[in-house]
Amino acid sequence: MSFDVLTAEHVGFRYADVPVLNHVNLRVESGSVTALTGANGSGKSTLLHLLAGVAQPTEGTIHRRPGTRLALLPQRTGDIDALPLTVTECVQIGRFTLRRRLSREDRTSVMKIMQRLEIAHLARRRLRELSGGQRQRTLIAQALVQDADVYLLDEPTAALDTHSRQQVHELLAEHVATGAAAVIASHDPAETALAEHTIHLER
Ligand SMILES: Nc1ncnc2c1ncn2[C@@H]1O[C@H](COP(=O)(O)OP(=O)(O)OP(=O)(O)O)[C@@H](O)[C@H]1O
Repeated sequence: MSFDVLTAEHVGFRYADVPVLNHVNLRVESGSVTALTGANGSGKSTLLHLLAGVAQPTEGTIHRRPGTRLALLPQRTGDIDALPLTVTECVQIGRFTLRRRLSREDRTSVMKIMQRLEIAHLARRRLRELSGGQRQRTLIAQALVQDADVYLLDEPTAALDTHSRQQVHELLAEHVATGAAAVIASHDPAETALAEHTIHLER
């Protein structure tokens, strides 16, 4: 049985005095995929940040089912390149908690997802030494290795070739089959076709 994990009611957001979102309503159900579409600058990234709690709406409310675990793959991640992280360390961040060290299972999950996304051979490379697609697959691995109830993904596969795109979609489908929800901002009709629901933002 599905249930609401995340809802937005009459949500508005403005950067200083510039309104970006107005009266956005959405309901995200467990085990479902929601696509966020709209032209460049229509507010998709902003809405994902609000849903993730990275920013607060200036109007309306966002409700998260208590205990909901969120995983966010942001679109702009340039700051990460400045850190001297290897690919493995970057993916491991997805399993970090403040409570305990990484377990054997965490390490196995990290290894498995790196193999699935074909970045295992890059394990010791620094992020800044990767191609755009390799780097993106590393960040996707960091997001999808998390045991989340909702995956908020900002144009996850925009920089990827067809094969890698398919791998990401397969991984995502596996998460959704076990009851997780996904909200995906995308300009790719093949990707938005994976979703049961589409929220189209007008500028
Ligand atoms: N930090 C910021 N300060 C001021 N304005 C911002 C900021 N970030 C985004 N904006 C503006 O907010 C609007 C929405 O941006 P947002 O990145 O959410 O759009 P988007 O739909 O994700 O675009 P794209 O398809 O290009 O990724 C744009 O007009 C953008 O210029």
